[in-house]
Amino acid sequence: MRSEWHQLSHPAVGSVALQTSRPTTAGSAEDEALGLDRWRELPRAQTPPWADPAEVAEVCQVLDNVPSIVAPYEVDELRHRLALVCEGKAFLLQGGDCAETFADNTESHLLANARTLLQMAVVLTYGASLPVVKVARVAGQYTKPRSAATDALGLPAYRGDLINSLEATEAARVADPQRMIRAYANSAAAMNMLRAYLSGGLADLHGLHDWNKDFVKQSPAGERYEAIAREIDRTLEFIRACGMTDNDALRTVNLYCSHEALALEYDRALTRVSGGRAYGLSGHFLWIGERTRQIDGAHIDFISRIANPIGVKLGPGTAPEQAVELCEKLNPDNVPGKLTLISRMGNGKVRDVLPALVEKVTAAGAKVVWQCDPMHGNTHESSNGYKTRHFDRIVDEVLGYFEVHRGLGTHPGGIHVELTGEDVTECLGGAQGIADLDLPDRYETACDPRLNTQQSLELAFLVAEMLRG
Ligand SMILES: O=C[C@H](O)[C@H](O)COP(=O)(O)O
Ligand SMILES: C=C(OP(=O)(O)O)C(=O)O
Repeated sequence: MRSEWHQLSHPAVGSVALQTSRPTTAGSAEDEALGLDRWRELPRAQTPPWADPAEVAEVCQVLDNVPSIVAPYEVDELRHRLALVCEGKAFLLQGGDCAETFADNTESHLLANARTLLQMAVVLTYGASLPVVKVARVAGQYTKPRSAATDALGLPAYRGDLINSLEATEAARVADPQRMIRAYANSAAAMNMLRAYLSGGLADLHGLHDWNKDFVKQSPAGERYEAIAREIDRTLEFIRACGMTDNDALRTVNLYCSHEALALEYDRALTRVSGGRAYGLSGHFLWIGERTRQIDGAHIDFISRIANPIGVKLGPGTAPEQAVELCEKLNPDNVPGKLTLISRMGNGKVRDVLPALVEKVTAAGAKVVWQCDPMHGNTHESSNGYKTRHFDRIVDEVLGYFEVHRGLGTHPGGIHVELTGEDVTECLGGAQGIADLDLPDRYETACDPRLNTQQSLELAFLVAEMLRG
């Protein structure tokens, strides 16, 4: 994932000893002291309908001993970087598939998504002159919370490839614990590939033009991107001409992985204790969704016990007091960078609901990263029956979020979007003017509609303007 993967020191985290984290065995005295299994006794929403608890336990025993997906020092490093976001000195860009699938966990898909995120990051960094912390929804985003237990056909709902299959048959929808092993293997392979490509030149700023895929190049956003890339080329030539040497920062990036901590069995089994602290090593950044953020529930309890930087989604029904309670529970030591509050209000509500939350959390002195997810509050059904989102509403929610934070003097710290590097037709609008009737052309998501590459870039340009403004 980063060229410094084998280095033993980093400016952000100081000296890093090679971690000797050991697998935790559920029930050990250390785990008990850390309360890592307390969640099992608590009310839990969105529990995967596993049929056989013994099989779940067997699978978890396997996962308890495998090499983790990420390392504790990387997790700490991300928390340090997010501290800069918390202080208003950086911006958090998080994005990727709504639901990763085993079938789409291919080299080309992973690279396309990574390139899109990198392109957005360049636009934001260049446009707003702010460092951008890059976090992908990848290598673990295999579970989905659902509004209903059954789908339109009356079949058990698809809950993500880690739990059951998208295939529309009764048998395929049975929750299968063995899928956790496949999710782990796919996540490990994805991280392995991304680390190799990112440290091997994929993220090299000297190759910016290669990130622009053909289907984007001719678009307005693609052309604007090319213009930035040309200016960066000139800057790099200038640096060389002045006799200054390139450094690693121009050739590699840190791209962290994240997913929703929904199937707690999986995230718990990949938790390791290192230096007396528990790390959820199924990903660098884990978040709790809108449907599972009950303050006394299993998900909040589990995530409160790990050292990772974590996030919580806050929908329009969130009371300001609840937001403060979450801060107290999830970040009792008020560590900057530890907690990200991800508002997902919908464009019609963000200007009304978000101010009271920000005011109350700020008045409580809680140090948080404020991030906007403009996707999940803006979903509707198209006239021809597709679950979709309109680009204009997405942009308007981000705009509202910026207005609220600017008005209150807080830092609009980041965005969290569902996107793909493919040329899909899942969200409406954008410069391509995707309309209801275009949706069937390439509607490929396993769950919610994602921005395609052009729409993602367009959004990045607009956000860069908002950040400058
Ligand atoms: O991605 C978020 C949720 O899993 C998703 O929006 C829920 O979708 P549903 O309302 O179709 O179940
Ligand atoms: C399910 C998600 O979001 P939310 O919890 O905000 O609905 C998600 O981000 O995948």
